[in-house]
Amino acid sequence: MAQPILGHGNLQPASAAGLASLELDSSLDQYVQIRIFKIIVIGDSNVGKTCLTFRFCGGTFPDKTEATIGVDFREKTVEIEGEKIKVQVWDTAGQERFRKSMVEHYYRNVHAVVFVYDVTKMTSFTNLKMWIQECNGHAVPPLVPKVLVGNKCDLREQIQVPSNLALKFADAHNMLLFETSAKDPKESQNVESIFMCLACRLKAQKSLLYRDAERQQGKVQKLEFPQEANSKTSCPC
Ligand SMILES: Nc1nc2c(ncn2[C@@H]2O[C@H](COP(=O)(O)OP(=O)(O)OP(=O)(O)O)[C@@H](O)[C@H]2O)c(=O)[nH]1
Repeated sequence: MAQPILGHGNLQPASAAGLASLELDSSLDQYVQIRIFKIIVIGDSNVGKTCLTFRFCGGTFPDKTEATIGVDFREKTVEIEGEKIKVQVWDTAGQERFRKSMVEHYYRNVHAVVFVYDVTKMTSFTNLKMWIQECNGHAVPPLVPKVLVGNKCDLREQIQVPSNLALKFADAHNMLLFETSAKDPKESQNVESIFMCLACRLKAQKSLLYRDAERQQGKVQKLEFPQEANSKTSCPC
């Protein structure tokens, strides 16, 4: 059912019916043992959210983009430690008028959040506080991993947001910082790392939760902790 609205790097229109079928499809997928991680990408308009998600899911930089209306879905199936996982990326609208009716859907059952700013535009960095507030206002659990991404690093001469300032901000909010470029093909590995890092963390976290739930049901006698939920050992970053 998700096929009409999900695509590998394709821009697809979203509708309330489409969102409902996506949520239904997510639960059906559990029966075929493919886990889906919903990752939302948030930030000011024009910071490059669409281009970053395109780079990760499709491996290319789009020639031309238009302002996202509502949300565009992209997905990529990745393999982590032998398990196939669907990373479902929600490319959200940065413009208030194109996002207001969708905000509740963005945050519902979200597994991870990517906050994006443009390294050449200081206001996109200062506005991060507002985006974090919005996220917190939707009762996103503290365990949901969040990362900070400074995009457009290829525009070296125009950088306005120094790395040390961004790092301080990321530390203060308990996030990892990635500085990258959706445009520069040499950075594609770095873009991949953003999403893979989150997927690895989620896999580690959810394995623990799963085992914990099984233990409570008496299915597992002994709870083992081979690695911490936030362990970096299985994380490509
Ligand atoms: N130089 C450079 N330009 C970029 C990069 N990423 C995106 N852009 C350009 O920035 C503009 C906006 O990119 P989008 O990906 O559409 O921005 P967005 O954040 O999705 O915008 P909204 O949909 O309005 O929220 C486009 O002209 C892109 O070509 C980058 O890494 N480097």
